[in-house]
Amino acid sequence: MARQTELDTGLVVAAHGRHVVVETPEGRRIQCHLRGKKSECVVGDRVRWQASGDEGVVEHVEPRRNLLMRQDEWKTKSFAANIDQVLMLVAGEPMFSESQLSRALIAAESAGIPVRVLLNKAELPQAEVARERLQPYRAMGVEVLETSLKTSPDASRALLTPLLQDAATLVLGPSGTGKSTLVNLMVEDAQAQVGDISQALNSGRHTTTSTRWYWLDAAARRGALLDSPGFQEFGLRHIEADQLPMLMPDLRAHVPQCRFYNCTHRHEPGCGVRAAVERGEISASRYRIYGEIREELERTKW
Ligand SMILES: Nc1nc2c(ncn2[C@@H]2O[C@H](COP(=O)(O)OP(=O)(O)OP(=O)(O)O)[C@@H](O)[C@H]2O)c(=O)[nH]1
Ligand SMILES: [Zn+2]
Repeated sequence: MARQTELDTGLVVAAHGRHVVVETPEGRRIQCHLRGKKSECVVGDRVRWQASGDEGVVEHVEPRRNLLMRQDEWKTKSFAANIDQVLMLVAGEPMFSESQLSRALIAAESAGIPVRVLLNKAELPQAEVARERLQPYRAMGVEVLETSLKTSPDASRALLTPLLQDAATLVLGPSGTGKSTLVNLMVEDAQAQVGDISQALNSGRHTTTSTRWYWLDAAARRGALLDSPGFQEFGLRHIEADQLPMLMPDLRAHVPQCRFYNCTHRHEPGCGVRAAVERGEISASRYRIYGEIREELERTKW
């Protein structure tokens, strides 16, 4: 293996199994293969690589600042590494799932990544119900922004630009909430940037199945949106059941009141969390979601 100092540096802007697209500091995009069976690359990774003909080989993945992932019974999926924030898109039409929102928040909390929630399609009457469902999240300190990306693009851009321009932001959200609309609004040459990735991979066929990196300002290579594919399941099997309450700020606030240090907050007497649910300080739906996830995490792992 070449000494690391002799290798080129690069940023992973797309990853498909053993194939990744690495962007050089000059902005060139090159298809690379991974060295060794064990190595794994995700979008956002900083790597050292070596040219090999028209392509390259990733020799080394730099240590990650963070990694956002989900893990269900059968597979582990990494969304991205080294990100500054998550922007979670939700809407009233289709109505977002509180369970999915909570899971994304828990995964991000466990990875140490801040999250902002964006309620899009705010002009629709259905947004009112979504707004109400988001109230417990606002109350526990989650910042919730509102946009109408399609009907008020200029106002949306003005709101989002200062929040996005200097950060690497991973966009999450269910299908149909406006992720593509967001990318097309904020990234001038989004189609060209996708084209570069497809060209580097010699095919367009994978490009919708994994996270993609878009520079907000491709010339300055400043600020990026990472568009992730929609997902059905958001498994949290990588999280320890005992840690779960500590990753839910509304529950965490009441844990010190529990009589038992190892309280599971389900049936123990003198539970501060359940008392808070009864007083209405923790929403019933959040407590139900906690129970569902906890049960999932305690089920035998295969
Ligand atoms: N009413 C309304 N519709 C919007 C708004 N933003 C986006 N849409 C529409 O919602 C639909 C879904 O938007 P997309 O941007 O394709 O959503 P997506 O999240 O990328 O969905 P997938 O491509 O399925 O993952 C499109 O028909 C958009 O035109 C909005 O602010 N208000
Ligand atoms: Zn308790």
